[in-house]
Formats: sequence, C-alpha cells, structure tokens
Amino acid sequence: MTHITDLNSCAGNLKTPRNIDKEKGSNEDLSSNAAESLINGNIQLPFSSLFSLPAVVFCIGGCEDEFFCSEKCAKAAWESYHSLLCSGPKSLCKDKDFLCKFIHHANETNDIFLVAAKVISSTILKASSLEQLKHKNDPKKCYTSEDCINCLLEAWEPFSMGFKRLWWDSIALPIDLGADDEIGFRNEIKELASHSLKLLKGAIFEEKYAPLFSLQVYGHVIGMFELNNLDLVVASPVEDYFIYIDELDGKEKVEAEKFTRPLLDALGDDYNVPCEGTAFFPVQSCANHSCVPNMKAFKRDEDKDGQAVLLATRPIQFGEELTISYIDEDASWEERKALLKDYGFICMCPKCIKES
Ligand SMILES: C[S@@+](CC[C@H](N)C(=O)[O-])C[C@H]1O[C@@H](n2cnc3c(N)ncnc32)[C@H](O)[C@@H]1O
Repeated sequence: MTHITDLNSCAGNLKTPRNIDKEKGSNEDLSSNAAESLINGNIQLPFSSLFSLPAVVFCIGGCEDEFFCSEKCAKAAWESYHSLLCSGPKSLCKDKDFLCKFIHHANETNDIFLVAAKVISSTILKASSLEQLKHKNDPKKCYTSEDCINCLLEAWEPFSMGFKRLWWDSIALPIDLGADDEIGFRNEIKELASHSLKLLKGAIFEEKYAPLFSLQVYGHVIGMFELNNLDLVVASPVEDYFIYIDELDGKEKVEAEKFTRPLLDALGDDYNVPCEGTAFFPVQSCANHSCVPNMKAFKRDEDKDGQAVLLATRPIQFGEELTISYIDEDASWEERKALLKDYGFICMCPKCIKES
C-alpha cells in the first residue's frame, strides 16, 4: 500500500477526512453505463494510473473468505495459519462444518475470536514444523511427549509477551449494567468464549496440542487482543485520488473534473471512507498509556509487510517512561476516563491529575 497510513491505539481517532471542494457539482447520478465501463476498464479516469493498486489474490485453499495483496502474502498466510482455518476444498482442518459454524459465530458475536483462532492455528503449524525439523536433523532419536511440549512452547513464544489478562475479567461492565449484574455479565462473556472454543475444537483440535485448547488459554489470547491491539487506519486510495485531482491547476483540473465530478457526486460522503483494521505488535503492546504521551505509533509509507514504528512526539529525557495514548487524548477528562475503563486503570498522568 503506497498511501499515507496512520496507526492509533485502541479506540483511537480515525484519520480526519480531508475536505475537498464538493460544492460545485450537481450531477448526483453516475450513469450505469459509465460505472460499468469504469469497472470493465473500458474507461480510465484521468491520472488514475498514478494510483494503481495490486490485483487481489485469492486464497490458495479455494475459500472465498480471505483475499491477499500478493501471491507471497497468500502463501505466507497459508503456511502460517490459514491452511487449518480455510473453508475451501484444500483446507487441512478436521471438520469444515464445525469451522463454518465457528466463523459464523465469530462474525455474529466477536470477530476477535477469528484472530484468536489464527494464534492457535499458527502455534500448531509452527510446533508441527519444529517437530519435523528436529526429526529430520536427528532421525534416530526417540521423541517423547516432553519434546512435543518443548516445540509447542517454542512456537508459543511470540505470543507470550501479550498474554496478560483473561478477557472476561478485564472487559469493562457496560454502562447500562449495575454492580449487581457484574457476575452474570462476566459469566455470559465467559460462556460466549467457551462456545466459540467448542466450535474451534470441533474444527481443528489435535490431542498432542491439547494445552492450547483450554478455556484459560483462549480467554487470555482474546484478552491479549482486546487489551493490546492497535487500530489500523489506512487512508482510502479513493480519497487520495480525488484530493490529487482537487489540487491540480487550471485547465488540467477543469478537464479532469469533467470525468471525476459526476463520480465524486455519486459517491457523496463515501469518497473518503478509510480502510480500518486492527493489529497486534509485541513491542507496542508493552507501552503504557498516557494522555500526554511521548510516542505515537505509525505505519508509514516505508513500513512494509506489517511493520509499524513508534516515533517520539517530543524530546524524551533519559530514564523517562515511554508512553503512547490508547485513546483520543484530546477528549474531555470524563470521556477519557470512560474510554480507559476497559483497560482496568485510572490514568494518573499530569493532564488527568490537573483536569480531575
Ligand atoms: C498494552 S498493556 C501495557 C503494557 C503493560 N503494562 C505490561 O506490563 O505489559 C495495557 C495494560 O497496562 C496497564 N497500564 C497501561 N497504562 C497504564 C497506566 N497509565 N496506569 C496504570 N496501568 C496502565 C493496564 O493494566 C493495561 O490494561
């Protein structure tokens, strides 16, 4: 992705849509012929070659649930987690009915279950390839269940850093519930996770990796994402295109707008909907929160393949704690306090102390 990207911490601000002049046009309808020609590639919008996107690559296993930006990404995903979670004909999962029920349940309730399943699946596949490597290097050695557990622990290591609190213990009580409802609410959340795990087990359980399928592990993995994930906000390439046209000069702009204006009017406010996602970064997950942070997480043009960076927002003293903001730090003190409730602490940064 070659566009400006921006990372904000959980519940953070979205990139503010940049305003472009939308006053002039009047033609709200883009004729269906024109739209069809654009889709077919029979018409090319002016300067659109400057905004080309990679072609969509389909999943190797033949499911129609996951799409990738390159063959390389599709292969990496297949090898690292997707082969067990694919609902297509080449899937390596044990039971596709259970897998489809698991995916449906996650989509209906909490899509973090899908990410938690990726952690479990990638740990299984990594542990299994470590075992194969060890067998290959020393074919005569007799492998014990302890060797198997050691491979499992090694495969688990990248996730151990984010493994902190159980989801049902850390989630904030919804504002419409009182203290009397708390136990019932937490039990309900636990029950939801338990049902999701039951479906996942039906799809990919393997006896030798049984410790991975305990409710405690599942609850911690979900908690890890709920507490540590960063919102990923990527500016829409469509928005970037229209801004480029808006910033052209004179005749070039007039000519280009003959084509782009009807399209912009037809899109209305949808011209700048950003692409949103969520991501776990082990280093960023170690940073505590402050409403006057000294760092900010970014994904810049040069940060490829899932990389992101932490940049200092001001000079940092030796020994000073490195912090990021988990929320919109420009919100009022009351709002910030409410937004931080899910993280289970009351912020005592200088700004909060002053404003409280
Ligand atoms: C993403 S983790 C941050 C790293 C964490 N301190 C650790 O030890 O790995 C988020 C958790 O850290 C704690 N935390 C983060 N910022 C805090 C702050 N300003 N005051 C108290 N606890 C904080 C809370 O328990 C929160 O749920």
